[in-house]
Amino acid sequence: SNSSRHRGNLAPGPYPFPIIGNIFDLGRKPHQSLAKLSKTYGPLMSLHLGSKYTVVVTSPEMAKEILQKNDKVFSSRNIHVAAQAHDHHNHSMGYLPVGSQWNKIRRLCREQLFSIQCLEAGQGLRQEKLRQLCDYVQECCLSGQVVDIGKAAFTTTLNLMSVTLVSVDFSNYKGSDSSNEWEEAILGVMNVVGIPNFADFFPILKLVDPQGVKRKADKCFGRLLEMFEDIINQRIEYSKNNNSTKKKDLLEVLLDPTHGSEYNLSSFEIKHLLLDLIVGGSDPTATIIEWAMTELLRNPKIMSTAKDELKSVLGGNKQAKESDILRLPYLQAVVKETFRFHPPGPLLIPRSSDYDTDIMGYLIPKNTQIIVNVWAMGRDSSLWSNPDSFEPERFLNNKVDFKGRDFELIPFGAGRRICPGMPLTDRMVHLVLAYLIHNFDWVIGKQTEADDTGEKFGLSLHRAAPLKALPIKP
Ligand code: HEM
Repeated sequence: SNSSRHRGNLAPGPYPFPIIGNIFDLGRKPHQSLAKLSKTYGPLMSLHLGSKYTVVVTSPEMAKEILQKNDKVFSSRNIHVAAQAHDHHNHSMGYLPVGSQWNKIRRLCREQLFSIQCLEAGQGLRQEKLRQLCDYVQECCLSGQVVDIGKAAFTTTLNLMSVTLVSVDFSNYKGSDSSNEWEEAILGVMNVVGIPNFADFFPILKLVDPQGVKRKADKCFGRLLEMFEDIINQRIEYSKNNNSTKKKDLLEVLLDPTHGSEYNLSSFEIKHLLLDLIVGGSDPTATIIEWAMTELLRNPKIMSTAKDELKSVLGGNKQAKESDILRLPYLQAVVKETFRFHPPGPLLIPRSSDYDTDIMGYLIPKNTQIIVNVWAMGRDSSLWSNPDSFEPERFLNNKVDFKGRDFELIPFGAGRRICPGMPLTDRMVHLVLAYLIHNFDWVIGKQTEADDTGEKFGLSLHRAAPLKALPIKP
């Protein structure tokens, strides 16, 4: 509230211009501009983004205060305009406040998707999806065609998700972007959620919608939700006629009157859940694979160390099994180092404070937007030696992991709202990388291609130019 602002001592920050606040400080790469600003103002920094009071967190200590010690206050999401399309924020696991509905959906995902039993049971499916990636890369290898690594990884993870959820492949390796209705609808939602929207910072603009974000969001969310609704209706019809042959996917569990009633989700809620899982899962997983390959191609010595390890552990087997991952510590270190250096969500997903709180002597008022700059923490020289170079070795003989306990490395967030998909991503990323590294030598047209580590800010932090490389048989 306003009166509390006068009482308390707000965190330091740049001087806000009237009305506009610090919005122009953000620029096109907000994670980088914010990293620079917090060097001046410290690990808990105030920004007035239009009328949206925002606190930016840039140290492991502060992140722990916010995401763990005071997680009762800071577990709500900041609700932006695009997320309100079709009332999504009121039904979505990603946006609902912590409470009974959010708990119910999180529990459902924990029990029916990400439990150890579910993950073990899903291994065969992941091997099958990996085989489809293999076929595609083999074919490119034989015909001398480059592979767009991010795109191929996106197809793999998207299909894995879509088959797990509804038993349909949403993507194919060869189709052009526009030929695929699902991909187009999913990318549409991803883009509209990723655009920084001025109306989020100036409530008065919500009606004007100057960039048309609200209009676009209504259209894109509407289309994707409708496509899920069709799938749900088709399944209900199918089940009526095929009582005995049940599909083995999440949708079946949710619609099964004996099982589903435990969670009791309406088909309205189911389509919002499917949207969250599909949109939230595929892109960041593909992004981390693309960045890992980028760094391996830029650092031939690291690539050859990774290849040697795979050769000794997998030998003549082309595909790794999930039980092999434990025996691949160097590959694990490559993945951790990629999460440090290129976190797909550089600013996590903003939270919001539920009431006024004191953090290390500073007042954080109710409804403050909370941003955690994990990108900046990953490049902080007081936390990491040589933070600007890619050195997986730093994670050998070192217990630091990205599971939410070590606050210097939290690409999946932390606390009760940590990314629920982390255990699945963990398996996928190692399997796909192991396959790509173990079976091919990769050649890029120009060395500059791999060295181009320019970033594009959006829902995930992508390479500005996609990584394309030619697979050849070693
Ligand atoms: C490299 C891969 C991924 C990264 C870096 C990532 C990152 C994140 C982050 C930073 C958050 C916010 C956590 C917080 O507020 O503390 C989040 C939430 C979420 N993620 Fe992920 N994620 C990944 C993969 C996945 C996958 C595979 C799925 C689904 C299968 C998924 C589904 C979700 C959902 C539904 C939420 C919202 C949870 C909530 O608000 O309660 N993510 N993710």
